[in-house]
Amino acid sequence: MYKVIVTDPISASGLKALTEHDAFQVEQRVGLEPEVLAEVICDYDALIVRSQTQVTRDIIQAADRLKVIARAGVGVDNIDIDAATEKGIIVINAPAGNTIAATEHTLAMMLALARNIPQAYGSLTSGKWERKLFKGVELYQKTLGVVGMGRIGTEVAKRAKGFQMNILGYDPFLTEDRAKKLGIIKASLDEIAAQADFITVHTPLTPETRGLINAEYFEKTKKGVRFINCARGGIIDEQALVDAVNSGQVAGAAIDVFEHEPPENPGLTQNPKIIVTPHLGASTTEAQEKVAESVSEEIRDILTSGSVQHAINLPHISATVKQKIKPYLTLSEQMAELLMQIFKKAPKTIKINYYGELFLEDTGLLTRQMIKALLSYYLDSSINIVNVMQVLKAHGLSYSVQKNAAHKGFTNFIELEIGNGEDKATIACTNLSGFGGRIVSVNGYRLDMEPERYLLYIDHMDVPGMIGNVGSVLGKGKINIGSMYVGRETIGGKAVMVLTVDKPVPEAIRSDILRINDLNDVQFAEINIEESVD
Ligand SMILES: NC(=O)C1=CN([C@@H]2O[C@H](COP(=O)(O)OP(=O)(O)OC[C@H]3O[C@@H](n4cnc5c(N)ncnc54)[C@H](O)[C@@H]3O)[C@@H](O)[C@H]2O)C=CC1
Ligand SMILES: O=C(O)CCC(=O)C(=O)O
Repeated sequence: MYKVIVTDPISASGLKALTEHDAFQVEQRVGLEPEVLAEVICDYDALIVRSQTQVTRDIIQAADRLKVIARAGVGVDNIDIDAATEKGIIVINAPAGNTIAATEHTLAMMLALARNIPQAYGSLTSGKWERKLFKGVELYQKTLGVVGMGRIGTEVAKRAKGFQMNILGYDPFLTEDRAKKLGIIKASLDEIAAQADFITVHTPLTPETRGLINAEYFEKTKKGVRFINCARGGIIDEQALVDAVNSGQVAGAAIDVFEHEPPENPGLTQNPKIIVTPHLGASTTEAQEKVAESVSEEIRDILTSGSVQHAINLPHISATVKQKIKPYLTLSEQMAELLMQIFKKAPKTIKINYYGELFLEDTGLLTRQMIKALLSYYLDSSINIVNVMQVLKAHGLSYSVQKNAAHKGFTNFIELEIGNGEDKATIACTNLSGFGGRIVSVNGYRLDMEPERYLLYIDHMDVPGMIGNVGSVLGKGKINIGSMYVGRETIGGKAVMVLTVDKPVPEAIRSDILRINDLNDVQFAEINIEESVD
């Protein structure tokens, strides 16, 4: 039974994928104090939050059973991603579920700001009739600067065009071509400052975007510009905004998100020219249903089949790429497990070569699978594909990946080499269409081996009677041989034999095999034959 804890208000109907699944038990414990969450988190496999719960390093360190932290929304700045990654916990979000809600809120804020609607409402409901005081401005033919042309920025731009605004878009990833297709103008931040009547920000909060709009920027803007922030508090420097509004440089602002929530700056929240909402961008029935559905379906898939779609701390791999690399996911891991059990020394260097059609693919997941298998041999079993690169770095190890379009005799071919400065070992695999995965070379010897759970790797000289001698020792030990693969350098030269056996080979039998004349080394290996990540 997987236990899931929900600590922020989440649409109950959106959680059906978990609440109606026999393998899951969902507990809604909204508003837990951080110390209490840190105490109870060790009982859960998954945690679902919105933006209120701060998922700190302390909480994550106490989360020994946790496999997934899910953000029912976009921004993950309330989650310590580094701490989660180090602990091997996948962090996911629901990137698209609240796009429309946040877009519409931005437009609502822009219109309310232009027409002083909140101020007028407050005045009228307090018994006044102040028509002159609340004269507004039109959006028609005004210039809107959109900073951050991702999902929400793009949708805002499309809708603002409906008001016949001229749109300037700034985003490091915005191309001329895309801007043209959207009917907007690609601009720099300074061009937006010089031309825009309204500026709306839609970036994540990162070290680069914190204070992106600051006192210096306000000096460059047109006098009387209006700002909207429905993205993240801190992208616009709050105190600098208050000062710019008070000086008249900025005519007004509409703010949904704050550096601290609830906000602590009365200059911002009680300013007649600044309208505010309490982080309502995503608060629609539809958006909350969609984000809850998205994260609960993904938690179900991750925990039951290992399939991940919206991980923040894993490389993104599209469904098409996943399909192409799927035959290699388990195979590459098995090959790395076998190599470590043959090499039996901590690797200092790791080289991975991808050949053939894999040249064109995103092989990041395969690389992680192999490195995870190599490191797990010596390090503890908490290494997984989420934290593997951190563990590698923490041990001062590095790896290199090369890709080559050459086919090496197979449509696709993966070669793994590990070394410790003195010795090295290599292994390679391919997937034969219709026949499945094969290990096709070990330490340079050609083989055609189907991976099996129990294996014996024997390094020997190619002399008559070798196979019989090994077979007879195994026979005496009542160990059945399933199949045998032999590769040799030259007739009578060095050779390797890999046997698949039906059960583990005890150390005593391994020692007996080692006593056979002309036999250099023998290693027993056990590899995982379960399908790994889907
Ligand atoms: N108020 C609310 O309730 C909600 C707020 N949000 C917030 O809205 C923001 C945008 O969300 P999405 O559009 O879904 O994200 P997104 O990831 O689709 O788009 C963000 C865009 O910002 C761009 N960007 C990053 N650094 C930049 C920089 N220095 N200058 C200019 N552009 C930069 C990226 O290239 C990307 O295109 C996020 O901060 C998210 O957390 C999202 C939903 C609801
Ligand atoms: O869950 C919420 O209400 C906040 C949504 C949000 O800010 C986000 O998705 O980034």
